[in-house]
Amino acid sequence: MKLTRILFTYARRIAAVKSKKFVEFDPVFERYASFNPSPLSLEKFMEFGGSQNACERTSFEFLRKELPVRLANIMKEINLLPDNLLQMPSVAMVQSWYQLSFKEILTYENADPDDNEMLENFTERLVKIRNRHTNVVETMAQGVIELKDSHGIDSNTETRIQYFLDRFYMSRISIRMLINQHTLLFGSQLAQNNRHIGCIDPNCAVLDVVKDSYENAKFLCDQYYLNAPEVEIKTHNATVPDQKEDIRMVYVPSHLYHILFELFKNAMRAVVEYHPEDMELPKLNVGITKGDEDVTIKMSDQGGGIPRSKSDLLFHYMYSTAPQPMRSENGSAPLAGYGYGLPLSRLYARYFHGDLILSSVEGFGTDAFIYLKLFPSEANELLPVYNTTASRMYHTDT
Ligand SMILES: O=C(O)CCCOc1c(F)cc(-c2c(C(=O)NCc3ccc(C(=O)O)cc3)noc2-c2cc(Cl)c(O)cc2O)cc1F
Repeated sequence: MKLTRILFTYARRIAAVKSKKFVEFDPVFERYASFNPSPLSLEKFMEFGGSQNACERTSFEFLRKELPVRLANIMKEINLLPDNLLQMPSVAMVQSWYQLSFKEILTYENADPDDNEMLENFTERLVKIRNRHTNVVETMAQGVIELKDSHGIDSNTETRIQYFLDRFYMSRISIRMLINQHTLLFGSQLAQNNRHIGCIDPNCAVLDVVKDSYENAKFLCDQYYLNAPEVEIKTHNATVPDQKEDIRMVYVPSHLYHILFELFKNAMRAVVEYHPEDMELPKLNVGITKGDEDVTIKMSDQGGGIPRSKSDLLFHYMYSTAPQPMRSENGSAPLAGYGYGLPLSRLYARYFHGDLILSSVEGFGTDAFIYLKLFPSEANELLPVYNTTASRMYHTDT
């Protein structure tokens, strides 16, 4: 019996190496993949970095376990992708980046947390890992295009790829959040805004981020279409109606900016293309409301809307009504990219248990709602967990 088991395991290892899943049968990898990721709330992130002498040792001891757990959990799902996708050069490259980064972090598994030189080296290693993974989104998108061009993608495969990419990019957002917090708090970079805790602004002025993202989207729109809609922004503090102060909350400004910039680009594109002859375009309306639980940002446009039958497609990777992006004669970039903007924006909104919802009226225009958790204690990371339910999603022939 023992010999049979040895031969079987050996055969599985050979098969795994051939299918580039060799890391799958590494007992250390399996151990880390067996742990569930530990979600942190914005409140917890602030505790990590809030005290005057934020504790680098505590952060290191958390990350040297949590980062390989999160990497291993999503690597288990990468390993479950269809072989013809895994064999695409770009996907194989992304998989190799994850395997290398997983192994590099494991070298700190038994390091001495009181060794300051080691702590410095760990932070530098995190920067190198973050840089290695900079182009993961584009590279995965290229891998899907390679599969579409070489094998075609049926609806069943598309559904699995959509399921995987939502989880894969959410995992990536969370891993980069952990790395950014540690490197900003303890790295050698110049101290950023001293009010911020890492990339978190404890008093994020929502109106400022709305204005900033609008101006930048308008600049691109003007460049490409030589026209852009104006905007009217209203704020409403439902908890303290007479309060004239800005609506502020604990949030990651760069995440909110990413969401708003994408929505403004889409709204502007729809309005300009729906009113091709009008120099006077209907303005965009933005409402910022602070309630008892939520901060809600509503963006309304009169861009003609999109049929209900098509609106879900906007959240599909690689869907876009725009032809593949081309630069105009003056080299200005189109507002439309490869269609990843909206699905990624929804992931950023959902990352701290918020959401992004579209409500379109065909023939008139579209309302986009960004829901954010007001209380940092409720703004918990939403993390994909590798388990039998997830695994089944990659096997069912629906
Ligand atoms: O490619 C990228 O990266 C950006 C990807 C995204 O590119 C789009 C884009 F910016 C704007 C629209 C669009 C249209 C449209 O285009 N309506 C015309 C049509 C009518 C019928 C059909 C149809 O039958 O299929 C499709 C479109 N109407 O409302 C919106 C609209 C969409 C969003 Cl997400 C938003 O926040 C605000 C909006 O006003 C669609 C996009 F897809």
